[in-house]
Amino acid sequence: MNGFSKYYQKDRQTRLNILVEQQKLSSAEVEKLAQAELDFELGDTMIENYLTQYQLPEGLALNYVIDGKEYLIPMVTEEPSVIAAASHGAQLVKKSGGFKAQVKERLMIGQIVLEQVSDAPTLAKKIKQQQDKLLTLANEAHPSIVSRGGGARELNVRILAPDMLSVDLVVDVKEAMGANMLNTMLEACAKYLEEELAVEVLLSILSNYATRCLVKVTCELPVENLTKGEISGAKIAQKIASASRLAQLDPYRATTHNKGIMNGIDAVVIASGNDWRAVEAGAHAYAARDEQYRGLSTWKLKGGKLCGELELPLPLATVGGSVSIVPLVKINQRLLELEDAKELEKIVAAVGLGQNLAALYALVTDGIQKGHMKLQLKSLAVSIGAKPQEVSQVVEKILAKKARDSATAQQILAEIRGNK
Ligand SMILES: CC(C)(COP(=O)([O-])OP(=O)([O-])OC[C@H]1O[C@@H](n2cnc3c(N)ncnc32)[C@H](O)[C@@H]1OP(=O)([O-])[O-])[C@@H](O)C(=O)NCCC(=O)NCCSC(=O)C[C@@](C)(O)CC(=O)[O-]
Ligand SMILES: NC(=O)C1=CN([C@@H]2O[C@H](COP(=O)(O)OP(=O)(O)OC[C@H]3O[C@@H](n4cnc5c(N)ncnc54)[C@H](OP(=O)(O)O)[C@@H]3O)[C@@H](O)[C@H]2O)C=CC1
Repeated sequence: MNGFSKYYQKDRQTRLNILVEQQKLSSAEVEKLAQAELDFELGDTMIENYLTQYQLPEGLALNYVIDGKEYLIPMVTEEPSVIAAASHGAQLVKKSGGFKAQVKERLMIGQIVLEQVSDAPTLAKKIKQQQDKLLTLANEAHPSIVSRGGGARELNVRILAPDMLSVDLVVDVKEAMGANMLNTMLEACAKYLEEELAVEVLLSILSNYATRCLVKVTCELPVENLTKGEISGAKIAQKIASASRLAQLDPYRATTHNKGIMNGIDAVVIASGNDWRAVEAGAHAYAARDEQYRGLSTWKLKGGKLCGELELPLPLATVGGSVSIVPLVKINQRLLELEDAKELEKIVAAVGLGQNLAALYALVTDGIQKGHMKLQLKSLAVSIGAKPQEVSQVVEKILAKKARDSATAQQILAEIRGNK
């Protein structure tokens, strides 16, 4: 595109000017972009071709009791009703004693993939025999993680095809997510393999399928705690268990079920400064681990209790990446009263399960529209130009009319303004 050559080498003001010169935006629009900025130096250091800082709202989820500790949980999301639902799910669980969470190990896996292999089983054996040497090389490539008590722990070889194998390095990354440190270690080992064994390296990179970094969260709710008005808790529990079964049977439903879980997970992952694409990729791969994509959580009825369970990979960090540089992340860590990355994983998983419970509870009782749309209507009111002081009036009138389209909303706004 004309005018955008070496855009990244220009300063920010020049980049903005080019948008006006090329008639992509008006001066007023460019001014708005610049005004949205909070911290030029931070933004310009974090990404490339920087223009401004795009903002998302942050709110607090309440009622989370995990292993006996109550948390205030910052969530960053653009979607109405997510935080209300997260708090609602957690409230139901809190009444029944809270969530229990478990992190068995916190190891990351990286791959060196070899191609054009002629005798894969023999090569796999040869590489496995060099495990100690390769672990030492990996640790020498990133010695600071060893002094922090972490480092390379295992080396495994998987034959992917007769001519392709994956050398998997398993690393204790301590409080980091570990992508960069692992990639450094992998490239050092790959170089050694190329030189010593004359193999053809295809690529070396961390795997986002973090199956050695799993967190499990559970909860048990006596069915009577689920009662809603005239509908018995037993009936609601039975329907939630059926909805869970459905998400194990049908990938169309499983995807939506998991989207509901990720509503909560992503929001806390973003608030904690972590890489949500990594978490999303790992979570969905885990959902398909036994060759059919399934719901990540299950809800089962056992002895008068509704028992929920969610297990997924959550490679989260309390240091490194943007965690260490975004000031709001530090504040969010303080709100969470966070001790370490394992605790963060437990919190995020609990929010996933709480969020899921609230969505299923709504789906099998009132339906999603009642609670969700009530909160979504605020966005509709803003989108048709309602001022902050007009929003609640517009929402009330839309609810009364039971017509949720923008034309009706505009008509209502005009009526409100006409009445003044
Ligand atoms: C929206 C609610 C919570 C209303 O539910 P309700 O029963 O009307 O709520 P309530 O007035 O009885 O309040 C219960 C608790 O919810 C919280 N709460 C209630 N309202 C608010 C609010 N305004 N702001 C903050 N928190 C709120 C709050 O903790 C409150 O307790 P209290 O403090 O009053 O003792 C409920 O209908 C719900 O949980 N719905 C699910 C909404 C949802 O999942 N939204 C995500 C978007 S839909 C989607 O993307 C996913 C989905 C649904 O497709 C996934 C799937 O299919 O599985
Ligand atoms: N496929 C993927 O998901 C990929 C992701 N990424 C990105 O990589 C980033 C994450 O990589 P990561 O290596 O974690 O981040 P960093 O490169 O920021 O490294 C983390 C650093 O934090 C320091 N540190 C301080 N205290 C501790 C502690 N207690 N435990 C561990 N480390 C500590 C260490 O450096 P020192 O010891 O020297 O102080 C460590 O190297 C994210 O931004 C991610 O988006 C990058 C490539 C691929």
